[in-house]
Amino acid sequence: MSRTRIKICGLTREADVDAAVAAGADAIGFVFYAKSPRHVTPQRAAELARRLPPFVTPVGLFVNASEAQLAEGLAALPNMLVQFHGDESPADCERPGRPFLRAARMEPGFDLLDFVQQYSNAQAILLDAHVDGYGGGGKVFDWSLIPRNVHSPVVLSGGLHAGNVAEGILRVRPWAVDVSSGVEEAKGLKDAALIRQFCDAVREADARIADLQT
Ligand SMILES: O=C(O)c1ccccc1N[C@@H]1O[C@H](COP(=O)(O)O)[C@@H](O)[C@H]1O
Repeated sequence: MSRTRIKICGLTREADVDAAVAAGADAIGFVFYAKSPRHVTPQRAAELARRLPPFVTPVGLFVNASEAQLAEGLAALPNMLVQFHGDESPADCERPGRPFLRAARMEPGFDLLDFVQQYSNAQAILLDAHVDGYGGGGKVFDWSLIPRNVHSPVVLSGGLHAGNVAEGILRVRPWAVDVSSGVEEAKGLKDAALIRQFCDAVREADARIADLQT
């Protein structure tokens, strides 16, 4: 049975990291964007990441960071995957020489196939709604904007929660899903029950896909 990977983003507290791991998250995200209510310092992220067991990946989210900010984050978390969520060019994303995800801000008229070609060195393209503040807005975009022939692993995000993630997986068949607002009690504060329900809904969608394939 194929498994949709799960990233829980915007963690700021030990208990939330533990809840994500216990629910079966594959990756957890730390937001290094000062304007975000979920912002953590690299030192705080490193402290939180020490709780992760093997095979759960820390992801560092950056928005138009300076080279110094990027270097500080990368030094604090040497094994992290980088998520570029701003206006970074392909060269900006490739310069640090680290595996990276590139966020695409989906809206009508956006040429995703061209974007995927430009960022061909990304490990995956993360699809998010086009929102003010770059992301974390809890807004779902129109999934019919995603062309069928995207030749890159896709991470579906933007306004996902336990009530809509299964439909997103069945329609888009992404490599992974990413959630922040949909598992929160308040911005930056996760809710363990919502995380658990989200992960369970992903597993149920995977089981439905397996049924469809037999
Ligand atoms: O979480 C934030 O505050 C944030 C700020 C700037 C850019 C991206 C951000 N979060 C990412 O946005 C998407 C969608 O989040 P949501 O589930 O709709 O709240 C997700 O990839 C977060 O990692």
